[in-house]
Amino acid sequence: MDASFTLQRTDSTFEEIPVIDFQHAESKDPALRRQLADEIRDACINVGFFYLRNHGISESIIEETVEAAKRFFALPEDDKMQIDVHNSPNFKGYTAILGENTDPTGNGDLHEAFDIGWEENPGSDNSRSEGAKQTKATTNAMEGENIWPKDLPEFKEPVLTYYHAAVRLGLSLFPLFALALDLPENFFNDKTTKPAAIMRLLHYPPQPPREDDSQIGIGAHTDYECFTILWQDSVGGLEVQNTDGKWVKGVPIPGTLVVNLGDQFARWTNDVFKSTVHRAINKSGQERYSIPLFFGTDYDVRLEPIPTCVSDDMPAKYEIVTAGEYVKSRLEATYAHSKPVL
Ligand SMILES: O=C(O)CCC(=O)C(=O)O
Ligand SMILES: [Fe+2]
Repeated sequence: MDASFTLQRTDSTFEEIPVIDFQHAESKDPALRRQLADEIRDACINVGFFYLRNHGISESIIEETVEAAKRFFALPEDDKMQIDVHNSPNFKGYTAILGENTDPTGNGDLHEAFDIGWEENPGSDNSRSEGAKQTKATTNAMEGENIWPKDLPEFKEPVLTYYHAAVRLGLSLFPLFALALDLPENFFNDKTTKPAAIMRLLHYPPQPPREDDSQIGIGAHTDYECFTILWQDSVGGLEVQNTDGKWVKGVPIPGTLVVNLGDQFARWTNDVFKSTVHRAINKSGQERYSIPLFFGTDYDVRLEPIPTCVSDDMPAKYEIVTAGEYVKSRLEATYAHSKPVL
């Protein structure tokens, strides 16, 4: 690594979201890993989004989780409100339709959600990586117990199985992000020993085809963490804003997951990596389901600008913050508008 080398920001725009094949992610051949990291770097600098093919999560695990999500959202509203996220000290549980307003200029989001964080999976097949096996939750404001719906069979097990598969995938992305940033591959290892990985099951009912976009599936926003791993069904609705302000469709591509960068990474990389604005609008006439997993670092990691992303020409833009405190403050702001009045 050339210590004087710095990466550059770009304000180039894009018309498409690249598709990246993850097959060689853990190859023994450093040249193949390097090649993959170069593709990831291009996507991170220019787009902030990419599709991942050959991501390693089996279709059957995904299907069982989606079926579980459908059963949960089909419960009577009163049952779901028993586990209202507003009664949780750490953002776990159920968010009703219009319970969030992701874009402050909007009038509430047309989705409902169920949120979980780290929890051991007793039924796991232990196919997780060494890193993930050692990954343990500690207690801080972002963690603590998940709140599961009562009397809903075959829910927790598939949901936790997918969660752990997605966490494993997330951990395997970090060495490639490190290479993409011209850092040693293990740069993030000691910063992701108990990462804050929050997963949401999302349900977007079809919305009426009206002109007014003040109430849509999820309003225009950026994500808060390092990156998000998003599964979406075949219905479509995700849109990603390019540098010209145009909405580029994140069309569902079978067999892929979407990865997008969030604000933790943008801050950490001094905006070399893009945290790109996106939204979802479901005008398909069908129910839409998606599952984002938001992957942050350990709570106490200080987001000091990464050395390859700072130079005399490109001085550090952001105040140094702690990763966990940063996400917590963003989540508090998101839920504040809908806090039940006591
Ligand atoms: O459902 C989608 O396609 C996007 C969801 C999303 O952007 C989010 O939950 O942050
Ligand atoms: Fe998002």
